[in-house]
Amino acid sequence: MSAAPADCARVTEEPARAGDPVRRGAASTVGATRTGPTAEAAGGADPNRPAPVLSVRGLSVRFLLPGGRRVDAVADASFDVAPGECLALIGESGCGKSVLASALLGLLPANSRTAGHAHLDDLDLLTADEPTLARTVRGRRVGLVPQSPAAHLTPVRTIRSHIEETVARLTGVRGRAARRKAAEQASQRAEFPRDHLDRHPHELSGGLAQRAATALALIGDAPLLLADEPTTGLDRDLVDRTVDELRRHVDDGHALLMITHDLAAAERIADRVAVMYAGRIVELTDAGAFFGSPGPRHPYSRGLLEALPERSFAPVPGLPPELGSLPGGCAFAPRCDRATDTCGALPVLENTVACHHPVPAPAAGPHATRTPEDTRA
Ligand SMILES: Nc1ncnc2c1ncn2[C@@H]1O[C@H](COP(=O)(O)OP(=O)(O)OP(=O)(O)O)[C@@H](O)[C@H]1O
Repeated sequence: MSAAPADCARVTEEPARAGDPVRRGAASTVGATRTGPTAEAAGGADPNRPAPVLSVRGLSVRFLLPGGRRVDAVADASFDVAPGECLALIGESGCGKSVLASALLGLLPANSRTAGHAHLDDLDLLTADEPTLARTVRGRRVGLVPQSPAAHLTPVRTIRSHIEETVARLTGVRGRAARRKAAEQASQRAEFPRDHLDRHPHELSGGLAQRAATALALIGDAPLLLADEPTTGLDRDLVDRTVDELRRHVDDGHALLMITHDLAAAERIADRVAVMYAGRIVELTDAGAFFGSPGPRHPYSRGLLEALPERSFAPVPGLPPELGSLPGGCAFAPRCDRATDTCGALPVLENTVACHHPVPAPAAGPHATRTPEDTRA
């Protein structure tokens, strides 16, 4: 996710109407040709889950480029994150994960247009003004572990200074000694070594900068934590410890939206998984079902899991499409061995998967009913 440069402007247009996936644009096609209810938007969510902290509906982000070109980086994304829950957002590089996070925090550049809704409790993050986002959202209501932590740290200030300033700004801790103690506690929590607190950002390894960013993100005790690749640059042992600390944070009742390439980390921490491909959420399901049984239903999700070293280690064949020139219909079809002519129509996320030919779920028992789709196994 990019930093929030001082000159970064955000353009958010009037709220979308039902059935209108775009706020502005001649072709009215942010979000492409067809939108439909997601499981959550359609009311398919578990009624026993607590009310979401974050509720995203039909979120689309388009970048307008010179020469009239455009890039639909996020298209019609809908999901919830509830207190005490971690949703892992996974997908190949460039599929739109960080743009989605930037949209939620009002950190998109001026050449972007958004559509849809993203409610943080009762506040629509897409229409909130910059002073509200700066004063009450970023840090206070949403903690952020940014993708490139070093870029978010001020080069001339030590890590201690960053942490103490954040403690002073976001907590009621007053007095130098108390602030110093709170800062050391915050750094310990993210396993940032105490004897590195007086170092400057450029003196830190990527892993240490990552730990400093996690320490800073947890200080405000925000109800929602948005962590964009929080384990990048950490060795496996520290990945596990960081993930366990984030999980404790979730178990304390916070909501976590974690963007990650690291499926092992996602498996360790997530309650639910959203898989993104070419700007769209193509699967949204329970982590237990995804990593265990029945496994992913979308052929792309299945390919991501199969690419893990402990599985077949075979990458998904082909390359992701350019978001500026997506094929019509299912964007994964050119790479998919299950594709048919039907895939020329855009599949809608229904139940847990947006696919015309999802991978069949294994039969639950000797009398389990098989759908016609299951016979394609
Ligand atoms: N300012 C911009 N102008 C035009 N296109 C942009 C801009 N920022 C991002 N994009 C496009 O949005 C796409 C999605 O980028 P994003 O950073 O969200 O990917 P990602 O899934 O987070 O990848 P990674 O895991 O590598 O960070 C990129 O492929 C890029 O083409």
